[in-house]
Amino acid sequence: MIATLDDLDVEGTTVGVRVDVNSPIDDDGTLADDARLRAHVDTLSELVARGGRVAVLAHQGRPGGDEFVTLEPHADRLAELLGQPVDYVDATFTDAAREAVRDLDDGDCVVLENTRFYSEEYMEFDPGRAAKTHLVQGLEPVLDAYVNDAFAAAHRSQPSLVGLPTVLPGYAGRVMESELDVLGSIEETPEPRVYVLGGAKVPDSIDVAWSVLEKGLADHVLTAGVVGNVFLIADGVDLGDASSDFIYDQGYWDEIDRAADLLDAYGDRIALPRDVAVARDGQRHELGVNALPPGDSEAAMDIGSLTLEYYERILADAETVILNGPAGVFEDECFETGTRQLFGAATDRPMSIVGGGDTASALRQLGVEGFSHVSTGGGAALRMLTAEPLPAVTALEDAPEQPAADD
Ligand SMILES: Nc1ncnc2c1ncn2[C@@H]1O[C@H](COP(=O)(O)OP(=O)(O)OP(=O)(O)O)[C@@H](O)[C@H]1O
Ligand SMILES: O=C(O)[C@H](O)COP(=O)(O)O
Repeated sequence: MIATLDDLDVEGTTVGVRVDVNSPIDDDGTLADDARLRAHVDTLSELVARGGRVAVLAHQGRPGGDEFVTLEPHADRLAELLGQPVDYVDATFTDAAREAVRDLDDGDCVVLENTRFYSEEYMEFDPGRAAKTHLVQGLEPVLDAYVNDAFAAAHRSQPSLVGLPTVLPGYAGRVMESELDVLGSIEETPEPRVYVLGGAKVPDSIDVAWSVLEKGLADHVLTAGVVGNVFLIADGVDLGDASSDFIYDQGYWDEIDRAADLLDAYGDRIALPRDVAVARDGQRHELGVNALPPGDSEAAMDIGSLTLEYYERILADAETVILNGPAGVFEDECFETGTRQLFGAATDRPMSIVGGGDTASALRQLGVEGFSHVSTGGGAALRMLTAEPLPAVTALEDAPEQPAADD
């Protein structure tokens, strides 16, 4: 059982709130998209309105990457979204950070520095070990409680996600609560249940396919995007040099064998594209699987209309549809059709659930709306959709309780 904000005595309490505001960053260092910040406004505004002293913890990017930047722009944007000053301190758990947290009054909010500026926060630990890290040891003395609203990072076993709730009373924020409500009860969603696996993270998608087919969660798995291309090759289709080279360059060649094993085991429940779209003379050109391979430089960039018709027929009987990863290179308008139409068809079903950061932004860009639930998480949502536990959620379940006011 996880405690929520309803169980937290907020007034005058100093709360460390872990959010996931990991966002795309423009070349000039500004935020390119604030969707993830907006998602946390309910939790943060509730905590400040109830008189909490709020210290926000978050990561941004990965060490060495272009998006590995400070959280100052995030703090500025949060101030606008919350309609109140939000301080930023360029420290996470040192004296400067502790002082900033101790200086908070009721209703104040401060954003601490990118947790991943410290190497410990980019490692995976069991909760007991994570509790001994500098980040947790440094912050614990100045915090009374911990709120985890970072569902999108809940598949990571890092100190700010699993260590803090080991030493502090832990609560789910509103984002975490609503994600767990929907994604945590995947087994209870109505059947037939169809999983649509597209996008470019082939190993993750194959893991999901194995898991949901093995557990009997999926009546059908529809493949699209690079995932669909790998399955086509596994099925003996010659997709041509351009697509094969792409898959090889991504390091996914071994996935073809795994896809072939899956087809052997569960081929009757896995649907493969019947045609693909390539670029020919600068235009979208569709080729049936029998007409493959395409020209040397022509890569399969989207599913074609025969596939869409076939997949829409399967979707028409689905009670629950779970989608992850775009059906094609939606960033190019020649190849957005598959994603627009397939995801659009899913919105007609009684329950439609979408996971994946790129997928969510594809849908925003294409104006496809009407899903039962669009998750803030990519990898975390995928893991939940296979009914696997998330370390940060388990840590919240095991967190100590808040002492009574007179203790
Ligand atoms: N046929 C294709 N060939 C090449 N790239 C493709 C193809 N189909 C989809 N993609 C690419 O897949 C990318 C998105 O895949 P990804 O698996 O990262 O999505 P996601 O799961 O929503 O994101 P995340 O897990 O990062 O939140 C897009 O950039 C899109 O262009
Ligand atoms: O964007 C995400 O999926 C989360 O913020 C987790 O980021 P990570 O994959 O770098 O751990």
